[in-house]
Amino acid sequence: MSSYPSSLSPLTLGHHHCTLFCCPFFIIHQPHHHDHFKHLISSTLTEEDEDDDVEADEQGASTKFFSSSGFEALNSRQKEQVHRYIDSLLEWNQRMNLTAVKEESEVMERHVEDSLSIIEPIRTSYLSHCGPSSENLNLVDVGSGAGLPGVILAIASPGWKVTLLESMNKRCSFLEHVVSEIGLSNVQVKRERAEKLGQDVNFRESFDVAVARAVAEMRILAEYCLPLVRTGGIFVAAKGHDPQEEVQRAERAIQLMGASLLQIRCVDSHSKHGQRTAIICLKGKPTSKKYPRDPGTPAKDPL
Ligand SMILES: C[S@@+](CC[C@H](N)C(=O)[O-])C[C@H]1O[C@@H](n2cnc3c(N)ncnc32)[C@H](O)[C@@H]1O
Repeated sequence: MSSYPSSLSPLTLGHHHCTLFCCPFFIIHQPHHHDHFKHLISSTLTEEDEDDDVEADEQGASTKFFSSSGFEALNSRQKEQVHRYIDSLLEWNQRMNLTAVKEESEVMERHVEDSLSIIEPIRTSYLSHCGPSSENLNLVDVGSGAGLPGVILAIASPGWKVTLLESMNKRCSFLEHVVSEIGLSNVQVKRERAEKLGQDVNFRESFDVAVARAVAEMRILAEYCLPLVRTGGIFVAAKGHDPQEEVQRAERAIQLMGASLLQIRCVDSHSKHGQRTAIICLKGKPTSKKYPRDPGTPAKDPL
């Protein structure tokens, strides 16, 4: 099990007064109105606590339980695909800079488990807020780099249609190679900047879900990702263990995109790097045509 703070740590999110406790298994009681943070509470789940869950449900709160499944939960074909992905990544990494990680075990821990850990938050948030099924999601991975988390999500969720959006030519060459090498028919690679794709009528507001990992801070990510998400869809940013200040700074940018901050979920990556968070935003209305701004502007002048 990865390392967790020994005591539960409350987070405060600006005027919303969000109380959220980080723990490996947690429940979130969330009311069905927009002032979520007043009531966002999570706590360690034990068998004895289950009665309390039922009680909370009866009081009208939605209750979610989450634990990540990780590599071991994949079937043998998927495991084989992950191994082939890692082999290709390490081979191409000798010729181009794809990752600082050099060992297979480290790629597995640092990248694969981390990517797998956001699947459950995506599924449960989508089911609670966006649609009746999370089986056939149309998802974009913004700034996919070496295919993280997008390739791993596409392997683990073959019903999802995954677009890997990456601006660097060389990385796209690797992505195209690895997608064909693994035989992933549910993936397309798009070489483009997020700012441009967000203004392209063929892609703007066309995705159920946007995800991003290790691309930029939340203020910038909101402008890259949310214009691509359909009204009623979600944006999920994979972050480290302590994102609350960054998220607080990004609240305005998220709102300008027509979205709101739904949850900060602690996820238990099976990696030794420990507890991670999934920042989940729900898009409530279309994004103003002003956004995203010209390529480079979101990073130079974050909202
Ligand atoms: C540090 S890498 C992270 C890659 C991957 N998501 C991961 O978790 O390992 C960031 C990637 O985002 C891409 N990127 C940065 N800004 C972008 C933009 N505006 N549009 C598209 N891709 C972008 C970069 O080219 C780079 O490959």
